[in-house]
Amino acid sequence: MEIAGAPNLADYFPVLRPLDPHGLLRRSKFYKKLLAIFEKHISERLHVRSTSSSYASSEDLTDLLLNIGKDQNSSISLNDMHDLFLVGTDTTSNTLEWAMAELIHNLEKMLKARAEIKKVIGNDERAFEESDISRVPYLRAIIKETLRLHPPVTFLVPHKAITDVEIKGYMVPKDAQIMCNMWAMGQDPNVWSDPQRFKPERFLEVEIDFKGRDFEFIPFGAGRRMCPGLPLADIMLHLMLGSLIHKFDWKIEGGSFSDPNESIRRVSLSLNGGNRQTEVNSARIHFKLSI
Ligand code: HEM
Repeated sequence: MEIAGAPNLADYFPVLRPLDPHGLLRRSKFYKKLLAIFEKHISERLHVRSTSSSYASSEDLTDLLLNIGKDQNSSISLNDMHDLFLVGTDTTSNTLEWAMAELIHNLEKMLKARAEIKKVIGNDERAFEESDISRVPYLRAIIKETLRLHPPVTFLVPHKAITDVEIKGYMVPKDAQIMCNMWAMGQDPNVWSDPQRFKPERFLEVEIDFKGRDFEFIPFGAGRRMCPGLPLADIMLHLMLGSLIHKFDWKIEGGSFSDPNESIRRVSLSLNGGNRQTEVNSARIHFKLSI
C-alpha cells in the first residue's frame, strides 16, 4: 500500500517509467512473495477439493471464486483470483487500522459507538452481526469519516480520457492520464467543514455515501470501473470494527498520545475477564489482544 500510494513522477511523465525515478519498482519485489503466498493458498485448496471426496465446500471467498471459475461461461481465472486477494486485503486492513488509530485517539467516540452497538444487541451474549449494520448509523459514520481522511487508494487507479473533454474551463486532451487525488478531495474546506478533524458526526447530518453517486466522496471510485469489492469491504469493515468495539476494552499502553499519525502505537485490547494475551503488530498500531 505504501508503495502503491507513493507519489511517482513517472505517473505524470510516463517517459520516465523505465528509469524508475523513486525506486518504486525495485521496492515492489515483495509483491512476488505475496503472490506466492496466494498461489500456495489456492493450490492447497484445489488439492483438497480434488483429493478429498468428503470435502464440503466452506464457501469462503476462495471456494466461492473457485466454484465460479469451474463454470464454463465464467471469465474468472486464477490470475483474477490473485488480483482480488491482492487488492482486497491491504485496502480493507489499512482502513480498519486507521479507524482504530483515530478512535483510540478519540476514545469518547469509540465509547459512543459501543453504546450504540450495545443498544442494538441488548444484553445478549451474541456477536455483532451483518444484520446489525443497518442499525448502527454512528459506526457507519466512523467508517465513512475514516475513508474521507485516510482513503487507502489515494489517487484511485489511473484512468485515460477517451476524447477531448472540457471540465469547468479546463481542457483535458484525449489520451491524457487522469488521477483523482482522493486525499486532497477529503481535505477540501469548500466541501468539508473543519476538514482535518476526525468528526464522524458530519456524516449524520448529510446524506453522503461512498457508493459512487456523491462525487465529493468516492474512495471506491465511481462509474463502470469503480471497485467491485465495495459490498464485501463495506460489510467486512463494519463487522470487524463493530466486533472489536463491542467485545474488547481498548487501552493505551504507557499513557496517552497526542497524534494518531505516528506510525507505531501501543494499544491494548482486552476481552472482559480474559487473561490470554496475543500481540498483533500492524503498520499503524501495536495491539495486545487479551482473550
Ligand atoms: C476499503 C476497501 C477498498 C477500497 C477503498 C477500494 C478502492 C478501490 C478503488 C479506488 C479502485 C479503483 C476504482 C476506479 O479507479 O474507478 C478499486 C478497484 C478494484 N477493487 Fe477495490 N477497494 C477496496 C476493497 C476491495 C476488495 C475487498 C476487493 C475484492 C475482494 C476489491 C477489488 C477491486 C478490484 C478487482 C478492482 C479493479 C476493478 C477494475 O479494474 O475494473 N477492492 N478499488
